[in-house]
Amino acid sequence: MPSYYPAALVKRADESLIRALAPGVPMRRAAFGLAQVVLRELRDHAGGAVGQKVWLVVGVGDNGADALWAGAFLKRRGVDVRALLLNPRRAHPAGLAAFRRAGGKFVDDVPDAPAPFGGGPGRGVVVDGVVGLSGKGPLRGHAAEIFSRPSGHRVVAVDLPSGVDPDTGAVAGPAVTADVTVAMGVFKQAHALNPGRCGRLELVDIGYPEAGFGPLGVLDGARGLTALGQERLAALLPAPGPGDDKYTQGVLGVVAGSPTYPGAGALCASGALATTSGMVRAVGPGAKALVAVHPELVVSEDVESTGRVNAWVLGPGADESTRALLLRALATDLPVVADASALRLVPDAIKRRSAPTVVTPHEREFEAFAGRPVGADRAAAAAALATECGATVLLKGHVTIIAEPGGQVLVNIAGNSWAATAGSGDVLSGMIGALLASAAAEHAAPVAAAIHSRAAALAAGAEPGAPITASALAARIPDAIRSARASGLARRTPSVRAAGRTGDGNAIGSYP
Ligand SMILES: NC(=O)C1=CN([C@@H]2O[C@H](COP(=O)(O)OP(=O)(O)OC[C@H]3O[C@@H](n4cnc5c(N)ncnc54)[C@H](O)[C@@H]3O)[C@@H](O)[C@H]2O)[C@@H](O)CC1
Ligand SMILES: Nc1ncnc2c1ncn2[C@@H]1O[C@H](COP(=O)(O)OP(=O)(O)O)[C@@H](O)[C@H]1O
Repeated sequence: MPSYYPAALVKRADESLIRALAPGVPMRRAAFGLAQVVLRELRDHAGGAVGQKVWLVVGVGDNGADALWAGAFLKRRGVDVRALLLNPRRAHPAGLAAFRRAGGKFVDDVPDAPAPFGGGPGRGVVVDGVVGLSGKGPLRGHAAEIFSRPSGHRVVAVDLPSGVDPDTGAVAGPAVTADVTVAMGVFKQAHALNPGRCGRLELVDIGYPEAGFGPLGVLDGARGLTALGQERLAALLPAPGPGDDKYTQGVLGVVAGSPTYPGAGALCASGALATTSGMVRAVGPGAKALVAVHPELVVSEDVESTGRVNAWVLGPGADESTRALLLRALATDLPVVADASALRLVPDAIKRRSAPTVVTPHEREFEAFAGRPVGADRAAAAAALATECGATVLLKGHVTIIAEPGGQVLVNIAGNSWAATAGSGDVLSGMIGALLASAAAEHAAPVAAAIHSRAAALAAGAEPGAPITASALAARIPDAIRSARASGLARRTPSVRAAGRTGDGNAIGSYP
């Protein structure tokens, strides 16, 4: 089941939900959940709720209605709530009536907080109820003006930050940058694809059945974006058993590094070595330099003289002198990770392969390899290339997209940006290779991406963190694997239902 859904599907699911429950129930739950989050924001950032200010910026649809209903709840809790109706004549009639009944006031602007950066008195919450699931294009007019200036208030978005495309997360003009986004019912694709605009995610239970969507049907078998949950990640990480030796865990062959770029090869090897307790072979003109850095590597000259391998990593730091070697490895029927120079030197041979292949471009490499730019819809771009090439496409970035040739699309949300450093991609391709040679081959790319982000966070240290090198990231891979395995084990015995995102996109919300 996906973790993040496309808007059209959610709209249909919402309609089924309304039919299954009494009319108005999902929206009241949505509004109640939203109000709880706003109250928490006031307590945490304005020093309390009673008498504090909340401004609702209200559009014409159900998203604005959620804001108005929440405003009514908040008003009854003693909050000073004011609504700014972007189009007073078209505002949701029932929502408006509820807000009026509760004694809510109307305004035509949102004043800046007197102490924008200090919190405390004067700082309130602005609720973005401009548009949600039906949002198209950037913010316009007054809404654009309100949300384009830093007001100093906390911004809570209803369902989605307005101006952000619900399916692609793309922003083509003025858009809300939320501190918190309160997702209704299920997460939408933009929650995964644009975490920078969403801020912290909270999920409100609006009545979908907890264990899947069976009774509603609509979301069953749905396509969307999947995140590996903690438990799944832990279960997929390979570990040697009593019967294992260095060969049975998978042997990886690495064609990386060259006299021109020795460093990239060393980093790739460090990623591979830290991700498997089996064996890594270094092959080709760069191999001797790599063994000087990593004595664990087993070196050979070419593909033919290399002992058995179960998978190849090709490309980091490779130069023209490795072209023939790359082609020979690609001609085998073994799984291959093709990265960096391999994508540039031998693209056609990579595209022709029928054996399992993972390509790992960043955006510029994607453009050169695919012959077209990634564009605004990163997930669709990766999925289209995966189908075209019959390969797994791992499109790197803060949100890494992993598109499988069969159509499944996974996302890895880094959670921090410290991995944006030279050489960290080389470490990643080594990690994918090690897993591709192992029993975890089928899920090598998403598992490696998740561990890579975790290792970057560990290397950067406690908040607020500090810059890291790719070598430092590689050095924390064992800790990342250990902590992922440990938290997966802990999750098998959950004791409480959590409200809010758990970091793996599989959070459940609670409705008191
Ligand atoms: N129907 C229900 O029972 C539920 C609805 N929910 C809420 O309803 C929302 C969806 O509501 P709607 O489908 O009514 O639509 P929205 O409220 O998302 O959008 C309303 C209208 O705004 C206009 N619009 C689109 N883009 C715009 C832009 N950039 N600038 C200005 N106006 C724009 C369009 O005419 C659109 O139909 C969800 O996101 C969620 O917040 C939730 O409360 C869950 C339950
Ligand atoms: N802003 C970011 N936040 C988190 N991770 C990032 C960010 N930018 C890049 N990364 C990650 O860092 C790595 C960079 O890879 P790449 O661009 O190939 O670097 P190099 O070629 O120098 O090794 C990838 O794993 C990518 O997902």
